Parts: sequence; C-alpha cells; structure tokens
Amino acid sequence: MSGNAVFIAGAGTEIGKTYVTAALTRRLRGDGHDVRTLKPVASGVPPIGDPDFRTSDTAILLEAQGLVVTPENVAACSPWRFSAPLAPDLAAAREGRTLALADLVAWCRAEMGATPPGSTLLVEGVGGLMSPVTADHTGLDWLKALSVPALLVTGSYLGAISHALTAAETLRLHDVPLLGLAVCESPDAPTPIETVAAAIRRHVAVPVHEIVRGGACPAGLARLVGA
Ligand SMILES: Nc1ncnc2c1ncn2[C@@H]1O[C@H](COP(=O)(O)OP(=O)(O)OP(=O)(O)O)[C@@H](O)[C@H]1O
Ligand SMILES: C[C@H](N)[C@H](N)CCCCCC(=O)O
Ligand SMILES: [Mg+2]
Repeated sequence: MSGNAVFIAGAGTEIGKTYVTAALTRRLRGDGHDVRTLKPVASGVPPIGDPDFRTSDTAILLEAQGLVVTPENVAACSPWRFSAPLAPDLAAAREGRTLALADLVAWCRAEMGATPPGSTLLVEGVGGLMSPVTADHTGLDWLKALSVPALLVTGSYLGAISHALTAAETLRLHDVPLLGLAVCESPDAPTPIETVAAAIRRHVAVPVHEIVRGGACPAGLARLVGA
C-alpha cells in the first residue's frame, strides 16, 4: 500500500496553482506531515543556471520542501522542463522534443508507488485542466490516467466563477473525485474573494477555501489534502 496522492489542477493558467501547492506543502510540513511535491511537466522554465530559475514553479516547490536547487533535485521534481512559456506540447516542439503521455503517467505512478503510507504526494498539473500536455492529450487525460483525486485551484478575477464551475463540472462528468476548491485571490479582482468563493459554493458540493494575497494555507485546506 502506498501514500496519499493529490493532483493540483487549475481552472486556468497563472491563477495560483504553484502558490497554493507551495503553501500547502509548507503547512503540511509545519504540521509534521511527510509531504513530497512534484511539478512533473513545466514550461516557461529557464536553465538552472539562469537567475530567473528561482521564480520557476520547480524552484518554488523545492524551496517549500526545504530542498536546495541542484540538478538532481530539479530533475527529481520536474523531469520534463521546457523553456518556452507555452503549452508543453508546443514548448517541447520548439526544442525538437516530444512528450508521451504513457511516459509521464508511468513516471508519476512510480512516484506514487514510492510514497510511503501516511505520506502525501502533491502533483501540480500544468496550465488549466484541459491545457494540452502532449500533442494528443490534455491535463484531464493525465489526471484520469493517474486515478487520483484533484484539488482545483481557481482565481477571483472576473470570469473565475465560470472557469471554476466549468472545470469542476468537467471533473464530475469524468468521474474524477474532487476534494475541494482553493480560490486564490487575483490581483485587481473587482469583487472581494469572499464573494467569489460564496458564488462557487452555491454550485458545488465540496469545500471551497480562500487564500488571500500573500496568505498562508488555511488549516481546513491542509486537512482536506493531508494524509
Ligand atoms: N495568493 C497569492 N498571493 C500572492 N501572490 C500570488 C497569489 N496567488 C498567486 N500569486 C502570484 O501570481 C503569479 C501566478 O501564480 P502561480 O505561479 O501560482 O500560478 P499557476 O497557476 O501555478 O501558473 P502555471 O499555470 O504557470 O503553473 C505568481 O507570481 C504567484 O506568486
Ligand atoms: C507558461 C504557463 N505559465 C504555463 N506553464 C503553461 C500554460 C499553458 C496553457 C495552454 C492553454 O490552455 O491555452
Ligand atoms: Mg504553476
């Protein structure tokens, strides 16, 4: 038997998946849980030696785990890294590379199998729920192939309610268990985050947590995800 794996899916891109995943990681570690956090496919990632690497999802997630940036740690967290800030299939093509869903799923399954009972494995997706990951498959295909529950991250920008509910409904139609939603406060949102979260709550049957700008992971969100 292996540990508890959770896929951090997004209602879109650049809405706070990494922020929430890092906050969750820190919170779980602070609460004494054993947690490992992965970003298997990352696009828009500069080379490790580039000063901007420190703002990459991989660097942020390593730091949240108390790990330093070394080539080994980076490869172990994010084996598929592409430099163009595009959907991974397009970013890979820019480098003359391809990514096969079967390889990605096999790698993730091995990580899940290596997660001890009582430990938590967090896997951040890439882009939005149905952003292409490979030439033929989306993030939803990847998530379904892993058979793990999802935590859905959304923003509070105008339009976020529909994006969140569309993603949640897609997960429901595809029988992907949804643990809950995290609404991450967007910059310059026209309504308070509470208003957005309340609107989403009226339409979903799972917990909806709020993370304000600069905020830490709420205890309830950590309880939802922790082993
Ligand atoms: N609650 C927050 N407080 C402060 N900054 C935030 C918050 N949520 C997100 N951000 C910032 O917004 C930007 C986008 O967030 P983040 O990188 O987490 O998005 P993402 O959904 O992971 O994007 P991607 O699709 O590239 O993986 C980052 O600079 C991040 O630090
Ligand atoms: C570069 C960006 N921050 C992400 N890494 C990739 C987002 C891909 C989105 C593709 C799409 O859904 O249109
Ligand atoms: Mg991210």
